[in-house]
Amino acid sequence: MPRLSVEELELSFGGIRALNKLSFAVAEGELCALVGPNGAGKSSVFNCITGLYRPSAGRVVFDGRDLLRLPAHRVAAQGVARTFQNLALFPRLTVLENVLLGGHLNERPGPLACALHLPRHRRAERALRAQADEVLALTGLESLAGNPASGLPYGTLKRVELARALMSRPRLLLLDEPAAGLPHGEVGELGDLIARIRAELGISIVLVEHHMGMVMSISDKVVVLNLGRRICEGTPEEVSRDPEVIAAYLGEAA
Ligand SMILES: Nc1ncnc2c1ncn2[C@@H]1O[C@H](COP(=O)(O)OP(=O)(O)OP(=O)(O)O)[C@@H](O)[C@H]1O
Repeated sequence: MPRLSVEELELSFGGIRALNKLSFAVAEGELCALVGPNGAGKSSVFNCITGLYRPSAGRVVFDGRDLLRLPAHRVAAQGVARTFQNLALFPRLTVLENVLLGGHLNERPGPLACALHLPRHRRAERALRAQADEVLALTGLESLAGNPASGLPYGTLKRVELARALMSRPRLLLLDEPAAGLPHGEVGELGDLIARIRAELGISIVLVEHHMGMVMSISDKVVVLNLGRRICEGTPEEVSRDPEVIAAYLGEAA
């Protein structure tokens, strides 16, 4: 059984068919890239998986459960984490504090235990801190833990966002154009980090990315969309040889 199965999704905005019977699957521990020209429907797929958009037909099955039956706020609790194209960090908080914010979902001892500083609350805090230390080490941010987020370089903030997403211990990580806006020289480093996260944590990743160098070097599988339809799926080598993919990308900066 695949970890994530997107089945025949249909989504329209007025006369625009954003998703047209779109299907693809992601196995456990697989890194699947979703690529396609602007307006192909990539963000719409993420918005359907996370419950922000409601497709008119189709299913999104994650570990056997249909996510479309859940309200958006319950999707994350199933083990789905997402990063956004635009950074959503708190500039005045430190790197560690920003990262810790991603963890409260799993470790919730209840308001009374928190207010009274009961042992259960202290244990939960210690576990969360230990987890944050692990995540900071994995993302290479240990030495910056005490720095305020404001003023850190953009590439570092992208890593903080990634670290925060990992704090919920997701089984599925959705990355929305993580390399957008990065200086060219830092794209390879970010790609290495994403590949390391997949290898060390064994989580499934769906990567939406225009930077084809990164996509081709770290993905197991590439799903190519155009006008809401899947036009090709295969290994990076297979899709890069496909005539329909080449036609869809003609004139696109790849
Ligand atoms: N909230 C919305 N309201 C109206 N139209 C929308 C909305 N969201 C997406 N669309 C339309 O749906 C289509 C798919 O858009 P989507 O943002 O999913 O594409 P994309 O592949 O993520 O593009 P990009 O690479 O530019 O981010 C486009 O025609 C877009 O204009």
